[in-house]
Amino acid sequence: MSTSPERKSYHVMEPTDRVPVEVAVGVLIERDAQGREGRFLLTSRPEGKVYAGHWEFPGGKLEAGETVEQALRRELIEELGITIGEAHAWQTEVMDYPHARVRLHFCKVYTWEGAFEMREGQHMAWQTLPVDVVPVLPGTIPVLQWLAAERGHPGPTHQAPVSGD
Ligand SMILES: Nc1nc2c([nH]c(=O)n2[C@H]2C[C@H](O)[C@@H](COP(=O)(O)OP(=O)(O)OP(=O)(O)O)O2)c(=O)[nH]1
Repeated sequence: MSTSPERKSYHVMEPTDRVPVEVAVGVLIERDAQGREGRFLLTSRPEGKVYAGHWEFPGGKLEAGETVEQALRRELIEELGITIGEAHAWQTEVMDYPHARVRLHFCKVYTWEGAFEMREGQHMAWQTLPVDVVPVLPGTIPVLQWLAAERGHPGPTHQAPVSGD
């Protein structure tokens, strides 16, 4: 009697099989009169969301039919009460979290109108490198590293999370 190797008919789910959720993210940056980039804005994730309390760049998921710039403009009105000027496409990064795979579209923003209002009960902090807010969201770390490379900032970009974060 011949024995055939057991055929595997199931498919093992790999992280890369997950379709990424598209996310628009704004890196709001102050510039001086010479156009040099200075402080940038971080906001904390509100209660009730995954990674609540972690610091990130403001933004959110694209809705059906939206471009990155449209989504970013809508999200920043909804979350911060400001209307942004031009969004300059900068970097894209895919992150795999237990809760989702996301494709982050980071845009630099230099102009906005309106007074900041934390409409989701979050907090905001204008930062330079190294940032002094803790903990930062994992997806924020590459952005800090890109900023450090652009600015020639040596050394750490952020503080390690306190254990338990
Ligand atoms: N806003 C933002 N999200 C980020 C960053 N880095 C990063 O990994 N993410 C992830 C966290 C979330 O999984 C996803 C954004 O989703 P979200 O829950 O904040 O989006 P949203 O405001 O549209 O929320 P909702 O409709 O689900 O309430 O992207 C970042 O710098 N900013």
